[in-house]
Amino acid sequence: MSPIHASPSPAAAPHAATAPSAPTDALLATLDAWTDAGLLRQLDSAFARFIASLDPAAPPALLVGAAVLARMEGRGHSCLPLAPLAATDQDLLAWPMEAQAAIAALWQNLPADSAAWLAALQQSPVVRRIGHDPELGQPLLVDGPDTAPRLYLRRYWQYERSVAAAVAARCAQPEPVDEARARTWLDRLFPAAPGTPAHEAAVDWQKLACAIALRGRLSILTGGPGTGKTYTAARLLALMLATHPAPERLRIALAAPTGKAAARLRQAIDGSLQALQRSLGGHLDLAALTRRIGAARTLHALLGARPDTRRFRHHAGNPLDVDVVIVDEASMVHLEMMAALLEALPHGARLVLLGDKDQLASVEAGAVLGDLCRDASDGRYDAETARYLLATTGEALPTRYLEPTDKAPALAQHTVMLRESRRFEGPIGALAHAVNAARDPALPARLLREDASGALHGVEGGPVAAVIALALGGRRGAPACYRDYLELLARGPAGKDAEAHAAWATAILHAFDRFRVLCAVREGDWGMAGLNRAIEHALARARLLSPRGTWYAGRPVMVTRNDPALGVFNGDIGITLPALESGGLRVHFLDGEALRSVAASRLAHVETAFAMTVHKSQGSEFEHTVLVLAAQSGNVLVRELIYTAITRARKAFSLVAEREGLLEHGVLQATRRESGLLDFQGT
Ligand SMILES: Nc1ncnc2c1ncn2[C@@H]1O[C@H](COP(=O)(O)OP(=O)(O)OP(=O)(O)O)[C@@H](O)[C@H]1O
Repeated sequence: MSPIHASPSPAAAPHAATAPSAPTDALLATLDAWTDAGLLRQLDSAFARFIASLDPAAPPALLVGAAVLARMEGRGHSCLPLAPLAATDQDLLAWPMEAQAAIAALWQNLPADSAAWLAALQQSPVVRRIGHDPELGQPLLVDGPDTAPRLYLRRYWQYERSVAAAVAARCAQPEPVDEARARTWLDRLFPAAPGTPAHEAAVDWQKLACAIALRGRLSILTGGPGTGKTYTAARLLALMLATHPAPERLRIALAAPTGKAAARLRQAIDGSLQALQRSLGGHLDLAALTRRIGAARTLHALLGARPDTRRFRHHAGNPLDVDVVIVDEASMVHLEMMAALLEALPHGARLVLLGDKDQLASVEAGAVLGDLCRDASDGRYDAETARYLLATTGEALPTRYLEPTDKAPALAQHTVMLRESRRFEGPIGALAHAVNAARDPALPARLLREDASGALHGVEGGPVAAVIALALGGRRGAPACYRDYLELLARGPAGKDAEAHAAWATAILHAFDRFRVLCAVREGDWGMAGLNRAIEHALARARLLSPRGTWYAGRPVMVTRNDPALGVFNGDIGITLPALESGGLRVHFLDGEALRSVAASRLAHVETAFAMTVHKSQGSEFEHTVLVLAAQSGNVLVRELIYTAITRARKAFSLVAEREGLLEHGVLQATRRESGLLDFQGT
């Protein structure tokens, strides 16, 4: 960051009646200086300039508010609350210590509290106060009560309002359920463990989740890794089939934000339905159900993404042709996508969101699943929900999950949190839990230090070469590394025909997926870019790779932009291999077990994927996961990031941190995403 000096305040600039734009010019110059200093992006100061062009008499508060709002949106917030803005709340604004003098100098001449900010903003015709001003296409909006107003960019206000309205409408009235029939099927689908008297059995949240989802046009099923979200979703589909008046017409769609997550969802659902068929015998034809579920698709593909436009083929005027949509990895769904999904759903269709509310939110603005799951842990079920659950499942909700007042939120009646992990136990589970709970911030580092099982390993205080060593050779207790797939690459296909080539490519992709380096940041030696270069270089030195030019056999890549025409989507990971016939290079991708390839030269938007950001790793799991923490991680290093990285590890987790104490520091920082989603009436 270049040094920033407290520039003359705009209000202090001489006010000449003949040059009314002088204070505005001074303020815009200040915002430009902030951009040069790295406090704002070009986009942010340009937005303030745009607002000034629309309203030459814009008060300073409006221009500063516009620039900060644009910056906030870039950091994933959907709005800017005025109270913390007035108080220069550092947790919210996240500006460095060096900038404090400049901030104080500017803020001295801005309104002192949120009421005064509100009054200043309301003077301008470019700001619409919801509930007061008519709709005139204003680019900025203020919503929320006078005591806690929030400033929005028009687009985000519309998304948020439309998601809130759709959620409220979908939760307003439960759908009618034949409770006796539901009970019969739920008892079949979730038989009590033999020999356990009913009153002693722990609450079967999976069974409750199915009952809840059966009566809702929206349901949310949250839980950590391995808590059985997909297992439950498969049983829910069986339940819907069993209780539907015309089961042969039930149309089901599976989707996820990335292709990989979508493929995993389909595989897990298919596997669960097959196992379930064996236990149900002839009671239900689940094979027919499996055949009728379309391929799991990315949300982009489901909604019909079109090149060069934000609009999808499906929307309110051309809704999806479905009765049930199950979306996995819903924590990655950003506000704009959720708004598009809800808009494209037919009125009577059911939406089931599966996800881990504690994972990182989407890169783009919004933390929709986190917001919607605000009450998931507490339950807050009302008496009617408790009665319905008892009738349909035989389970009595423990009182601590009941709302004692008459203020039970409608959304809570449609939300279930799964609390018991079936797969994710042992040292990795304990580490993830310690990070998430954050009760003892030093505990995660201690667990890494003291683990004797080989599942966990931690190096704090560098060097970066420790990451390279793990990538090349793994470690004791965690042998998976990049050598695995490169040895397969060197061996070549077992035969010359297409089948042998496909088997070889598939084995390479699976082997590559056993290991991954995850980074908190993109830039620098400890970031994704530097580590990709260093790992590529080290693999070449070890003669495991021969990188020549941009494209070479063995180069793993991640797609960074959707290209529906090529069938590749943001986040897809592929490996470059010699083509079967032409001798050229093709990038091979796996969708579940289906292999496909694209000529390398046609892929314009990709980056090397030896190291990737934790954000992009969501929806994937690796046998051995290495998390790299850079000292300069800024406010990216938060608890949710560390938790997400740990829960990507199936058998072994390694941490390499540039500096001692980074892990503890990260555990203490929780993400804060401003949004008004739950403040809109009805949610
Ligand atoms: N009630 C249950 N009885 C037996 N096995 C179960 C039960 N619930 C889940 N499992 C098993 O536990 C494992 C994890 O379940 P599942 O994959 O559904 O979890 P998940 O929450 O979807 O995980 P992730 O977040 O990683 O996608 C699976 O092997 C599943 O078959």
